[in-house]
Amino acid sequence: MSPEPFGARLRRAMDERGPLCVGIDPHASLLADWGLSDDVAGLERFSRTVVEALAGRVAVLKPQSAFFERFGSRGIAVLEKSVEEAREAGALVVMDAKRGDIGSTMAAYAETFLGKDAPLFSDALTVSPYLGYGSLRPAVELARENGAGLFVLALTSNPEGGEVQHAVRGDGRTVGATMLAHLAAENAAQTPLGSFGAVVGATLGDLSSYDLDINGPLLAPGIGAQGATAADLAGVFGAAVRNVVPNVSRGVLRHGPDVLALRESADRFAEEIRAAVEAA
Ligand SMILES: O=c1ccn([C@@H]2O[C@H](COP(=O)(O)O)[C@@H](O)[C@H]2O)c(=O)[nH]1
Repeated sequence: MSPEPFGARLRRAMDERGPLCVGIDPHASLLADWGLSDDVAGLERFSRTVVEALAGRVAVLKPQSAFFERFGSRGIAVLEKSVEEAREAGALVVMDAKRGDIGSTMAAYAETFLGKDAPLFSDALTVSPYLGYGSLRPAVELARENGAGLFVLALTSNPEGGEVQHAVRGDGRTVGATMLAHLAAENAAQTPLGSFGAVVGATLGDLSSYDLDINGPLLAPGIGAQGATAADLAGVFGAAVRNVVPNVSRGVLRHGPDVLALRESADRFAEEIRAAVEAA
């Protein structure tokens, strides 16, 4: 029997738990604020605490791979364990590794994060399409096969992204709009939600010139530390707001290491997001 697609699993999780995605971003400064050492033991304690606090509560956890990779193989081992424990506790895991390469190498990245028996198997992976959307094909195919998903960087939350993503192509469309169109094609006829999402920053203001109706999830980083708020979501995403998965990392994590304080912070963001979506 083929596995249930990521889009269907995500829709259910969003309906049951609300759409909030909390990042697991063990910045060196956060480890220090939490009274932890900037080493593998500190990394492990940090990740364990976030998983214990939130994996049974929020729809999605998003480990930022860079903060684990910086400790080498032992950091990757912590990442593997965090993914496994988060999934066991009921959260969907979006691995934020932003991989992108020529197709033959992309196939190996896909095996790493989306291969059925891979130690880092995640429910979805962030990918960069800037070697050409077609270079992502091996990841799209493996994700489909294994009931996983992708989040493609379309309109990123950082101010530098616009020089690439807002650039206008020969056909008059922007690069970002072209990525959204590829995703809409990928998700055509998928119910209740396609598995191929876009990363679209919550920081970007009015996006009404973009067609965000891709029948897939829109992962929206930028709330909290980058300055966007839950109240901005309706203005940024318009009618697509129902498919938005808002991400907050430092905005929640700064309340650790106390498990209850982390939960209270996530609950506050979740409530603000619920109210904003309902009012839209
Ligand atoms: O456009 C993007 C894509 C990914 N990110 C990632 O999301 C989190 C945001 O962290 P905050 O602490 O809430 O700012 C982080 O892991 C980024 O690498 C993004 O911010 N923007």
